Amino acid sequence: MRKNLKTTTSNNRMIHHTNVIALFALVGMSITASMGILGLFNENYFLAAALFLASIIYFLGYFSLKKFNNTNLSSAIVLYSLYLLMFYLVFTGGVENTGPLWIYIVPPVSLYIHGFKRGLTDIALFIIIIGMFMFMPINVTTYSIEFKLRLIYSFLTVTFLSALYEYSRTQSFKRILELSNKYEQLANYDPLTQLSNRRDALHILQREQARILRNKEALSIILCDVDYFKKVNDQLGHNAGDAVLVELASLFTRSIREQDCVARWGGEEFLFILPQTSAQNAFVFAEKIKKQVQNHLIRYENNDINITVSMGVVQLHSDISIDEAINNADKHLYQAKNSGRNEVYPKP
Ligand SMILES: Nc1nc2c(ncn2[C@@H]2O[C@H](COP(=O)(O)OP(=O)(O)OP(=O)(O)O)[C@@H](O)[C@H]2O)c(=O)[nH]1
Repeated sequence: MRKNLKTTTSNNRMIHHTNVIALFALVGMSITASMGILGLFNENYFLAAALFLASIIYFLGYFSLKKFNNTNLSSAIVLYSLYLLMFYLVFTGGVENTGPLWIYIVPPVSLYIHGFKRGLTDIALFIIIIGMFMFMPINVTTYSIEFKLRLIYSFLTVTFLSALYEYSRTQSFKRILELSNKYEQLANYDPLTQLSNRRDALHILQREQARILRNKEALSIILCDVDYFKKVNDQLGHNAGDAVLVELASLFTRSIREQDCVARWGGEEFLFILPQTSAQNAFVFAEKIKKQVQNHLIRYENNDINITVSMGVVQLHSDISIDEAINNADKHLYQAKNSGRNEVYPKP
């Protein structure tokens, strides 16, 4: 089993999220800058200054994302500057009291950035403060009662629809993540032992071989085959054979280091991939595994099953291909079988 198993789906999601925040910042920056220029033409200098300030803040949000790759900081800059700008527009009325029309941007952006629960909490706080701004005598502009009520009703409707959309988006994403994990599991893992299958092991080997070429590190493989496995099946049944494979997989997984991998190579054959390990050290490791298996009694339905394994060791080099290395390991395994089994070859 590859111990450092990671799914790429959540990484892709993170990249997508970062791109959307960058887009929010860019759109916010462009719109506030354009509205600021319009404000200058209309000689509404105070509004223009506020919009240019907001545009600079959005730029800072975008810049901090690109420079420091800190999505949380940029999200906070984008979101809280949006809230401040909205408070300002509702408080002052913007151009001829049209400022409040912009508050519909708040629900989708809040829900996207903070998710369903926190997004809704933020929006609730936002609407309470906006309500206070509009209904209390501190307001510097005047809106009719009908306008204020309809603004709040329509804002709540947009919030409800955005929350519904965000909820179904999150649910769909969870479902896709589950399916993607399931298919990854099916494509790369052996269903019986939960170890990497041959296909995944080959990918790992290719990646590790590329690394040894780059870093000039040692990399060894061990091909391990259960001795007289047919007897287990014949005498105790196929389920007993399966139980032996599962138990061995668990023993192997417990014995390897974090960076190692053990895969089910085929029927009763396992492949160990051992980065930063010379042939000599791989031999020592194989001997250790061999003894562990030999001393390990596998219990299956009141039967104690005694198992041994034979192993062939090979160190990979830049001048041999993966196929050649596996063929060589197979030859060594054959020697181990021929010399009576429960052996590791080649002897150092
Ligand atoms: N229970 C079970 N048996 C399997 C599985 N895959 C392969 N086998 C069996 O493994 C046995 C392998 O037998 P052989 O190739 O003759 O090897 P062996 O009996 O281990 O003998 P040596 O390898 O020469 O020591 C066959 O009986 C296969 O049916 C599996 O997933 N589950």
